[in-house]
Amino acid sequence: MPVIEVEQLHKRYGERTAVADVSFSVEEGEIFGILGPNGAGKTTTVECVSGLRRADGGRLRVLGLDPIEDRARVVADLGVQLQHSALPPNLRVGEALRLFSSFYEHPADWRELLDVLGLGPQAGTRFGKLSGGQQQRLSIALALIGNPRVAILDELTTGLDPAARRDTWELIESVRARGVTILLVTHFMAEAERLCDRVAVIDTGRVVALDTPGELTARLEVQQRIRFVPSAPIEDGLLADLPEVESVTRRGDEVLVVGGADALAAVAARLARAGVLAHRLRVEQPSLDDAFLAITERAVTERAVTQRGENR
Ligand SMILES: Nc1ncnc2c1ncn2[C@@H]1O[C@H](COP(=O)(O)OP(=O)(O)OP(=O)(O)O)[C@@H](O)[C@H]1O
Repeated sequence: MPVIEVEQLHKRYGERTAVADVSFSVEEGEIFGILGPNGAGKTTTVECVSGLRRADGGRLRVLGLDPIEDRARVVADLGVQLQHSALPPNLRVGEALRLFSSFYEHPADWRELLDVLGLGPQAGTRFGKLSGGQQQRLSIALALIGNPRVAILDELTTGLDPAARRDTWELIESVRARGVTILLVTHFMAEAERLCDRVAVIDTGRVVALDTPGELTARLEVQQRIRFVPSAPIEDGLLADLPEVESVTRRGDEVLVVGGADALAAVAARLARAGVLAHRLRVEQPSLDDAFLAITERAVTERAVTQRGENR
């Protein structure tokens, strides 16, 4: 049974549709990412999943339970870290964790959690005196204090410097290693590529792609770009007539070959047969960034075409 099930979720704020039609499911032990441009409906989606907002349509289940109707049972197993967690500035770190742990029947050991999160020395520090990164870590600690089976993390590393971001990623991996299923909203492709087993790309309230980060990039029509300096002069035609190659251009000594996913193997084989070495070889592969842009741009174009059709 999936741990989180979202079927045709729909949510409006007055006249504005924030989530038009979102469906996905998250399996036990997965880190599932939700990616999308600003205002796509990501936060609204996870707020509905966590029972903080009532959906206007669709079906939601967390561990088989309705997040609103079965709220008391759901919160016992669900940890939520939201984008703007605010605590009273005078509350000390240790006090906050002790207070939050009292809400749960089987809380985690908050002192151990502080150490794991590198906040041990800050136990006596007031919330208002913590740095942005420390506040973020505290909000993660609060999401994990109830020993949840499922954690929802919204914009986990926004505002963190690269080193703190990497530390947080390691922390999330260790949380998952303990068997916690994680739903993660993120703006960072590198974060999704590093952490997520699968990713749903949401755009204007709809899922426009759902796959592993690797498959999302592999499906892309973005081409491989291969650059090298040949050890001996070669004719453009040597590579240009390969079916995998689209174009061959030169800048000074350097040759740039653009082609499909199999271009590198074909170029390497042809050069080897000609007895030519490829010096300073570089291959630019499409990244999840490229995939994200291609997917969301495609969604915008398709919507414009549909709307034009509807307006006729
Ligand atoms: N409380 C609210 N009242 C009215 N409209 C809202 C409210 N919260 C969000 N919206 C609107 O709903 C849409 C979806 O917002 P949401 O915050 O879910 O998107 P998001 O993908 O999380 O965006 P971001 O990446 O900027 O956080 C946006 O157009 C937003 O302006």
